Amino acid sequence: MLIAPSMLSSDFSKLGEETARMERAGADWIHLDVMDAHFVPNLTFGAPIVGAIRPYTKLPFDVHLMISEPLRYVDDFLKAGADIISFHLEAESSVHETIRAIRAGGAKPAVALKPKTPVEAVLPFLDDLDMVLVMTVEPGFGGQSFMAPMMDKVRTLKAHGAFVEVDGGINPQTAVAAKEAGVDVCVAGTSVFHAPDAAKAIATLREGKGVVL
Ligand SMILES: O=C(CO)[C@H](O)[C@H](O)COP(=O)(O)O
Ligand SMILES: [Fe+2]
Repeated sequence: MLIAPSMLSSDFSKLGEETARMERAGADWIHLDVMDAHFVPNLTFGAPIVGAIRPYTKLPFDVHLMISEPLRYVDDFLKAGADIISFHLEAESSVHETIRAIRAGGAKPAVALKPKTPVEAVLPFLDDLDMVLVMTVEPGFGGQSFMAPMMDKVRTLKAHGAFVEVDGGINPQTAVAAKEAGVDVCVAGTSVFHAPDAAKAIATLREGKGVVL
């Protein structure tokens, strides 16, 4: 599995350095959670911050848009250096138009699903997508508990040949369930940034074999 540390759990006073630290620790992608205090009840950062930390690493930027009107801001995130852009199926923008705008700008489009959204809702778009992001917590905050029933969605998506990322509550134990379900990319905030050794935490997640508690 690829591991994408979520900067939501990093020290925001030194985002650049924290990004470089994740690259040194063996991260595959950098996950950036954009929240607008409207689509979700929390507010984080926008494209100017993403652009400011872009020079600190060569790793792909995996931008997770938790905003009501993703299409309106796609160009800003493309200019800021996003490589993969996930937007929510439950947002207000046209799914087809948003996918088109992301791809036209040279990035990879992905659709994210909230826990209550049935997996069937994304199936009509799979041919146009590079990835599906299955939320394993309610979007909005880090540090929540993993929802194991979401692995049924992952299994359905894998049966359809999709590339699947999971986000929320991933730790060495829950990564075992993710790996068993066939997940391709795990996002992890708390379990990587709060670990005494980030490199060890990332390696353990990637292996998906858990740890003896
Ligand atoms: O999208 C998110 C929240 O909406 C975050 O990416 C996610 O919560 C990661 O944090 P943690 O690993 O601590 O659950
Ligand atoms: Fe996220």
